[in-house]
Amino acid sequence: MNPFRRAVRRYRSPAVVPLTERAWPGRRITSAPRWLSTDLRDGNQSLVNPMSPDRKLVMFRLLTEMGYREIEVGFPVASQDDHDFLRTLIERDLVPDDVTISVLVQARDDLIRRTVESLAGARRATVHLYNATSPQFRQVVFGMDRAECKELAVQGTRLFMKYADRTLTGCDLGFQYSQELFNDTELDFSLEVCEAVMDVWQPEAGRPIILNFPTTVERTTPNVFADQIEWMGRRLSRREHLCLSVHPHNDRGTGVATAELAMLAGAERVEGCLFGNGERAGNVDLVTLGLNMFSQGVDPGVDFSDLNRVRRTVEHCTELPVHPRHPYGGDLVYTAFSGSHQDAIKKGFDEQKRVAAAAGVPVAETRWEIPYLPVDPADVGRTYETVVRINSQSGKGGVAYVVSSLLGLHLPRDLQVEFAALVQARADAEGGEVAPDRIADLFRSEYVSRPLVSVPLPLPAAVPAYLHVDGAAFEVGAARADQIEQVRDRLVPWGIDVHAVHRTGTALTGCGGLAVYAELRVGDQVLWGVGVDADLEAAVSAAVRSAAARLNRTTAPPAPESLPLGPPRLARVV
Ligand SMILES: CC(=O)SCCNC(=O)CCNC(=O)[C@H](O)C(C)(C)COP(=O)(O)OP(=O)(O)OC[C@H]1O[C@@H](n2cnc3c(N)ncnc32)[C@H](O)[C@@H]1OP(=O)(O)O
Ligand SMILES: CC(C)C(=O)C(=O)O
Repeated sequence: MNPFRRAVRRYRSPAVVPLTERAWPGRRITSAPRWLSTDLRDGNQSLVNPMSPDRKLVMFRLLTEMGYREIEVGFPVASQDDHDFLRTLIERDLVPDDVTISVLVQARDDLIRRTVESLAGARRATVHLYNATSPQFRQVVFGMDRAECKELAVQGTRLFMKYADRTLTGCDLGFQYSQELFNDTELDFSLEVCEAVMDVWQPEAGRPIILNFPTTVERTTPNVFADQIEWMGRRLSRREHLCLSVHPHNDRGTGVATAELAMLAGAERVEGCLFGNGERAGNVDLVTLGLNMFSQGVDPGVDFSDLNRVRRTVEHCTELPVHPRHPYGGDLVYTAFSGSHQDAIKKGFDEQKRVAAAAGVPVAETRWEIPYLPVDPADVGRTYETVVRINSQSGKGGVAYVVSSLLGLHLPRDLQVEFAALVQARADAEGGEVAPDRIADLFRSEYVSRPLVSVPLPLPAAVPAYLHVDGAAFEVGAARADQIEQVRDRLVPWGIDVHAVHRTGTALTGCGGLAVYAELRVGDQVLWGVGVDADLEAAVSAAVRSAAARLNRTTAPPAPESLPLGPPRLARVV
């Protein structure tokens, strides 16, 4: 047997949580939890180069500016840098009034004493005590039975209280207890240890406790963790004085789902890191969690409006790149390369404009319903420039989107088809992406520049032509009938008989005037031309000459009498 397939026997599926009539599957997330950023602790302890105090300060400032109000700033007894950073925050009074810092410590006497001492002078802080409780850790790491493991937590809590009484009298001091490996611990034992810790701390009004439940190493589908949280939440005593917190990791790639299902199951507080930095496959990603809420109309209570800055700062502090596909923040997550996606996005934007105009409100106030884009890039500080990028997988919708964004020209559908074929040929020939400015250049050189110089028309005399001043007949002639007459007259010497004029449309801005699209049909050949001018007549002339010039270029000009002519059509003045 293949060794990999044989190896699967070494792994086990998790035990089922004994929970009936679970409530969480029927709930929705309707408000943000309390967030704790552990970027400076769990995030920091996983880095190749832990952050220096300077970098920690940059990260700390970012977190407070974004709106995080609980920040785990380090493990003060782990390193001089962690200790010094904490002291800097306290001594330079850098912690905003509404922010609570917290520090982590193991349940070891000397470490607890030094941790408490390192908080001297703090106005408000939380000490976060932990010990591992899973059977494996009890047996292999600590060599303890259940009672001894529980005693470690209880004794750690007593020591913390003893040292805090001595050292931190002026501090508004909170207490958090975590069971490392909670998700691998027998639920009845977890409950027993939490109750024993609470018996020591005695939570009451004004003296709450945070009980924090990690998936230290994520091992199960998120529903199992949700069951574990709901099971605990139903049984823990002193519920009104405790905050039920979760600390998901991402080993199976489901940290976000784990946090979200845990919230449904009763978690009131979530610990994580920006962009999912953290041990192994990371802590749960606070950016994704926050913006998942945002995208469902729930205020995350944290500001992601300049996500590029957040990303740059995190990359600077952690020295780790954010993946281009990272939800919400990655370089490519608002970009469609493939044709059908681009087509739908373009139609979505067109519809959005229509809806906004009909309602008489700015586009930014309409409901966000653009295909393939879960949030408006502008809401997180991104631009629309990269929403559509063109390569060999792209189609007419995408090409039209780029032309409209860069040149302000809204191409008629058939012209989109024609130009997209030219772009596709370029992409096939050169491989890779065709950059927007090259698309604009190609468009100009193909349709706009050349026709502006006079070219001989290969058209025979007296060919009937149709001039569509946009598509719909209901406004025929209307306001610009006089100009259309002038156009008609002007075209006669060219051998083009305009005998149908349709007009709708609005004048374009951004392209230097009116845009006219001329569709010239010569036999089975269809050629488009584009003219832009402040003057309608001049624009139409330019469009006609543009199309004719292209006919001139793409085929050797045949003798007029040999041309298999159908009626040339000049399409759309907008
Ligand atoms: C899941 C998490 O993220 S937990 C946080 C983990 N973060 C870190 O460990 C980063 C900071 N840690 C450190 O810098 C160091 O581990 C220190 C300074 C805290 C301690 O260093 P050292 O004293 O050299 O010990 P070391 O790290 O090897 O600790 C292991 C010892 O601590 C014990 N231990 C581990 N965790 C705990 C705990 N939560 N409570 C009590 N004892 C613990 C182990 O059983 C082991 O004991 P032993 O030496 O009797 O076998
Ligand atoms: C200390 C705890 C909260 C932890 O980091 C973990 O178990 O992952």
